[in-house]
Formats: sequence, C-alpha cells, structure tokens
Amino acid sequence: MKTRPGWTEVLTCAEMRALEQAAMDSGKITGLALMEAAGAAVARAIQGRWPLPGHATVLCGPGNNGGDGYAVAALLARAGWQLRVLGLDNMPGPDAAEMKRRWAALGPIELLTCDAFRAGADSDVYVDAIFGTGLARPPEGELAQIIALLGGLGGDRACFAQRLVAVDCPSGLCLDSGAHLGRPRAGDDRDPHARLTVTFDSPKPGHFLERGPICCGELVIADIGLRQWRECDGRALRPARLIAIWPPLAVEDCRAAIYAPPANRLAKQGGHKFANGHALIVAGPLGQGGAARLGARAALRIGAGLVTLAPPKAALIEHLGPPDALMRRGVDDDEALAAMLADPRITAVAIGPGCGVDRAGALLGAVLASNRACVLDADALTALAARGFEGLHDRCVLTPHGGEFARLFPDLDEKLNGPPALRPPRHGDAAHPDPMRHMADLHARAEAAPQALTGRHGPLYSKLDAARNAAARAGAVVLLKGPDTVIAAPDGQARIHSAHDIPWLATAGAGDVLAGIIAGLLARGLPPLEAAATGAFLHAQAARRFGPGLIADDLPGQLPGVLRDMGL
Ligand SMILES: NC(=O)C1=CN([C@@H]2O[C@H](COP(=O)(O)OP(=O)(O)OC[C@H]3O[C@@H](n4cnc5c(N)ncnc54)[C@H](O)[C@@H]3O)[C@@H](O)[C@H]2O)[C@@H](O)CC1
Ligand SMILES: [K+]
Repeated sequence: MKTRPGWTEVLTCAEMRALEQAAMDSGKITGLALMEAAGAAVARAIQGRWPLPGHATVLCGPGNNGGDGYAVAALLARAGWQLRVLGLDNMPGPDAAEMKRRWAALGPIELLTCDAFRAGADSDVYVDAIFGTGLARPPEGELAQIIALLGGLGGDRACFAQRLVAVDCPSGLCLDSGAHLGRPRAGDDRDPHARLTVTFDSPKPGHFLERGPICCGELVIADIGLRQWRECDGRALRPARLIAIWPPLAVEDCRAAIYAPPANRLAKQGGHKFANGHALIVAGPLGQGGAARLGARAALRIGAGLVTLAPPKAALIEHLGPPDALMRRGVDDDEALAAMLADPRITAVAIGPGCGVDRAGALLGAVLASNRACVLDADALTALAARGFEGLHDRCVLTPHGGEFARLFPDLDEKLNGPPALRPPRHGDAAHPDPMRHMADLHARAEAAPQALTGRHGPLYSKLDAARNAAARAGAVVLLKGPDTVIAAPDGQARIHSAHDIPWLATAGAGDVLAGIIAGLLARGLPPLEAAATGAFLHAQAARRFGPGLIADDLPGQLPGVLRDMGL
C-alpha cells in the first residue's frame, strides 16, 4: 500500500464552536449558511457513494445536528430520492428551525420514536443526525433505544453498518474522547457503526481516539467555509495546536522534517556521518539483548549516522552477529556511561528495552544528567515510576503503553479508565487468570453503574487530556501508545496517530523498534515532539507495508521502502 504521509489539524468540540462563533461574529457568514454547507456536504457524500437515487431515512435530533439532517433530506429529495424523515416535536435553535421549516414544505416529519422507526419500509441509506458535537449526557429513553437499534440491537448490525451515514459522528459518541457517554470504555455491542461519517471543517479528537475510528467508518472532512477563520483568527482560539497524522490525508508531507532537521546541531559538518548524529542504545544483561538490538537496527535504518549499542561488558558476546554497521561498547555502571556521554558527538540515547529495571534505574541518572535528547521506554519507565521525575527535561521522550502509563501517572490513568479494579486487562498488566471472565465481570459492573467506566457528562476525559496532563507534569514529551497513539509536549502541543487499520503491529518487540526509530530521529536533530510523532508514523507505515504476519524483526527492514514510498 502506498500512502503519502499527511497530517490534518484537529479541533476539540469547544474549539469548533469558538471557530464557528468567530466566523459568525465577523458578519461575513451566517450560521444558516454553515448549516447549508454542512447539509450539502453530507448529501454530496451520499450521492458519491449511491449514485442512483434511492430510499433514505433521515433521523433528526433536537439540535443543529438535526438541522443538518433536515438540510440533507431536502437536498436528496430535490435530487430525486424518496425520503422518510423522523424528527422531534421540539423547537430547535433558529438555523435548525429554518431547515426544519424548509423540509416541512417538501414532506412530512414523523415523530422520532422506536415504533415509527421500526414500522417504516427498508431504506438504502439511513442518515444519523440525532446528536453531534452537542452531546452532553448519555442518550436516554426512546432516543437511546433508536441509537441502539442503529447499533444492531435487533440483530441488524450488519444490515445497518453498510447503510448508515453519520452526520459529524454516530450518535452517542463523545467527539472529544472517542468513548460513549455512560458506557463501558472498551465499547459495547450497541454502539452504532457507520459506513461513512461526514464531519465539518476539521476532524475532532474522537474521530481518531478509542472507539471513534471503529464506529465512524470512512471519515470525510468537508470544507464548509470556515477555513479563513481557522487559519488566521483561529490561532488565538487554539493556543495549543493538535494535529492528527493520518495517512489517507496527504495535506503536507513530512519529508522536510526527516531530511532537513531544522535544529541539527551538527549540520555544519556537512555530509560527514556525524552530521546525521550518533545514537547510543543502552542494552541489558546477557540473554536480554534482543530488544535493544531491534532498536539499534531501527535507529540505523532511519538514518542515524552512527549507532552504538551499550550492554554490560559481560553481555558483549551476545551481540557479535549482524548488523556489522552497529558499534558495541560495554558499559557496566553510571560512571562509565557518564564518561561515554561526555563525547558531544553522541546526540541521543535510548534506554529501557530489555535493560532490566535495576540496570535502568542505575543508569537513568547519568542519561538525564547528560542533558541529551533521550527515549525512556520499557524498564526505564518502570524505574522512573519508582525514582520520580526529577531530572527529566524537555528533550526526553517517554513512550509508555497503558500499563506503564498507569504506573507513572496513576491518578491520570484512574481519571481515564476508572479504578484499576474496574478497567479491562491490557498490555503490561499482570496476566488475569481468566480474561474472558474478567471482561464479563466488567460489563456486568458497568451495567450496574455505568458511570464507573465513563462519565455521564461530556466531554469525557480523553486519552489526549491524559497525555497532555502527563507531559505537563513530567516536563517531557509523552507518547502514550495504543492503536490510537497520542503524543503530547509539555506546552500542550499534541499529535494523534491512529493505527486501527494495522492490528498486526501489536507484536512482541514492536515497541523496541519504535524506541529505536525515535532515538535515530532525535540523533538526527529532530525536536522531541516531531521525532516522536514522525517515529510513530514511520513505525506504523513499516507495519502497513509489510502486512499481516509481521514480527518486530521485519520492521526496520521496511523503513527504506517506507522512505522510498514517500519520495525520499
Ligand atoms: N459548530 C459548527 O461550526 C457547525 C455545527 N453544525 C452541526 O451542529 C452540531 C452541533 O449542534 P448542537 O450544538 O445543537 O448539538 P447537537 O445537535 O449535537 O445536540 C443536540 C442538542 O441536544 C441536547 N442534548 C445533549 N445531550 C442530550 C441527551 N443525551 N439527550 C437529549 N438532549 C441532549 C443539547 O442541549 C444540544 O443542544 C454539529 O455536530 C454539526 O452537525 C453544522 O451545522 C455546521 C457548523
Ligand atoms: K450524528
């Protein structure tokens, strides 16, 4: 698969509202015009996928998402579609009311109830315009049941999933977090899955996080005329930029980021190998060197000029094999490491993979005192949790998975996932004797007290919030791993990399390779946030390029092809 790397800006729901308000306050555009543009974008997306007019059922909720639904209905009807529109007996805001009035001149509005929904004839397309960014609490009563029906409660999951078009999001999804309000965080069978979601101006975090990518289906980002406010005045509305690195969107490429690092301290050395930096990968005791070797190989492949592997002297014998390009130097203690790091040509360090917690704890002080750009992963994170954050600085990149994050930031983890006793087992946890039973227990407890797993008031605390809070507290870049990787810097800048499409990347040693790629990019002079975000992307691209059957050893060898695909 050849994809060009791209990125797109992401707005939280509050930022989206602020942007819309700024545009309307300028007097140059009205809310009604925005809603017309939104409705037109959804109608266009439907007509693009169902070129022949057919039957459509449009479900309109109480607010502006519902207003978009009435606008879609009117446009489809004018294009020759047969429409069935269900809505609420309420008085929405002025723009949605105008759309409702316009539709009412064209056709009837049935009351949006379960019975009415079930009674109607089958449709080619179902448009979910019940809730969008305004969802503030879990849907209840009839609306909750209709949403559950769309999710396949009546056994119709497969039948709706291919025909469901979501306006902004499948209803019930919190667009700031990607979780469902008042529902088990790990998801639920009743969550609607759309074939297509059309969102406006910019994606929201919930399109990329947690259940979002699974429930939204194909994501279409429609320009509705807000761009000029986002690009000019919008800066003031969004002090901390959030960017999603999202392969299908080729907005810009990251070629410049990789091969013209702006801050390469050694650039003046021209084409010399030291101009590409020197990465030091700390390795562990005899018999545990594989993880660090994977990282070292990845650092070489991503273009670090030199890579040195540093195991204890007694373990050097384990590293006699390839790659021959790799240098090896024994390091037994913190003094030896400090002496090695006195060489200014070493531009980045990675410590943790296969290191052993004791050795990582003993060497961590020397790594941090050297003030070098560094990646702290695996055992180094466990050691850090025990030792505290003193000495961390803004050139450190912490790469925890969920379990390591919980050890480092237990309060943030609890805010995100609920008390440890109530969250699903995950990577890094002590093995649960019976994971299936454990999940069943969790679901039962969540049914009894849904607020135990997610809050009942939106927006929910998100993985993005957790990573940002963690980065601010640690004073370092935090890369929180998962199918949705969030990377945050202490100043609030953040990146999301969504990789739900490559489940085969969850394989032993993949994290060690990621640490090596980031160390290689840091060694080349990339700033820590960019090194971590670009690293996460390249790592995922390598897995995409290889496909299923991947083992971590395959990843570094894919990197040259990934770079070639990007035109490098
Ligand atoms: N912000 C923008 O720039 C634009 C927004 N548009 C549409 O407007 C939507 C947001 O509109 P709204 O803010 O009106 O919100 P929604 O239409 O998403 O929410 C509906 C209303 O229901 C109420 N509500 C929330 N949770 C509820 C619950 N559980 N049960 C019952 N009622 C509940 C809220 O008070 C809200 O006003 C977007 O998703 C999008 O579809 C578009 O028209 C284009 C421009
Ligand atoms: K919706």
